[in-house]
Amino acid sequence: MIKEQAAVDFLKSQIIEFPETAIILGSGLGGLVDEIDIEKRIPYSEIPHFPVVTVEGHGGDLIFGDLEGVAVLAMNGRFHYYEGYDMADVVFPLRVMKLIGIKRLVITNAAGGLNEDFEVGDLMLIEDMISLLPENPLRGKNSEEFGPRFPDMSEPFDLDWLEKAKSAAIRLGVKLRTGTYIGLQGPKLETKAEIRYCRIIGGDAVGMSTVPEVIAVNHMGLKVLGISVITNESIPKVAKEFTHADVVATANKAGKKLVELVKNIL
Ligand SMILES: O=P(O)(O)O[C@@H]1C[C@H](O)[C@@H](CO)O1
Ligand SMILES: Nc1nc2[nH]cnc2c(=O)[nH]1
Repeated sequence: MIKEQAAVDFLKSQIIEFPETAIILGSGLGGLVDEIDIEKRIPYSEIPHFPVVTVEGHGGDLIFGDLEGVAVLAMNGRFHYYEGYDMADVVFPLRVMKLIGIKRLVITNAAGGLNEDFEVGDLMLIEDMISLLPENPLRGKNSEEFGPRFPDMSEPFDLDWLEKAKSAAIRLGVKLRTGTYIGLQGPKLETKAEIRYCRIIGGDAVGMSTVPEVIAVNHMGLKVLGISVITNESIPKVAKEFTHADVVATANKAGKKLVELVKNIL
């Protein structure tokens, strides 16, 4: 809490009025920043205790501005557990967001498709999630200021927002899949047997982020919506090696649909 407060104090010295809506931009999805009428861009390196981005395709700044008439905070680049960060670091920005008054959050990510019906470039609305990470951000002494010891996670994603997202997709003619996201530690990709396992337990997409963030914001009572860009097939139909560069390129391309969708939802 002390570290978060130092970051909040710094942000308060930079920003007069904070927005209530935030967006986390996943791998290759920084293009959404171009749609924001930017009022202030603050590099993570200037914010006390903020971690450092180490992944290609992720920016490294907080962007305050206006997206189609809605005041937003965009987190341009996120932190992953596989980078070596503690869970507390991974969700540090979200706790700072709570303290500056963010009420709702759209989380985006790049993910591998498990569902055989999905195609590369599809968007998937995350209706539920499974954590296969080795720990979660609530382990340890509970911070009562943030939320309860045992937060309910039976509806991790806001039902009203899910319905709005589906209607927005119909209005825009954007194909929007729905499904369950499985969060894994990474950074290794899945073996064929792990992919079969993930499918059998109910996953539609796999990735290496989002789950800790959703747990932290559910703990703090923020409303959350999650959207994955399916950047690759977990088991490619035609032999193809996974590269992060392909993930970023596909996310960049599909990001245009995502931007339209997010603007419409907000
Ligand atoms: O931050 P996201 O979940 O979009 O990033 C995904 C998971 C890995 O960081 C990376 C793999 O290419 O993309
Ligand atoms: N674990 C995992 N993360 C990803 N991020 C983007 N694609 C993938 C994938 O296939 N597997």
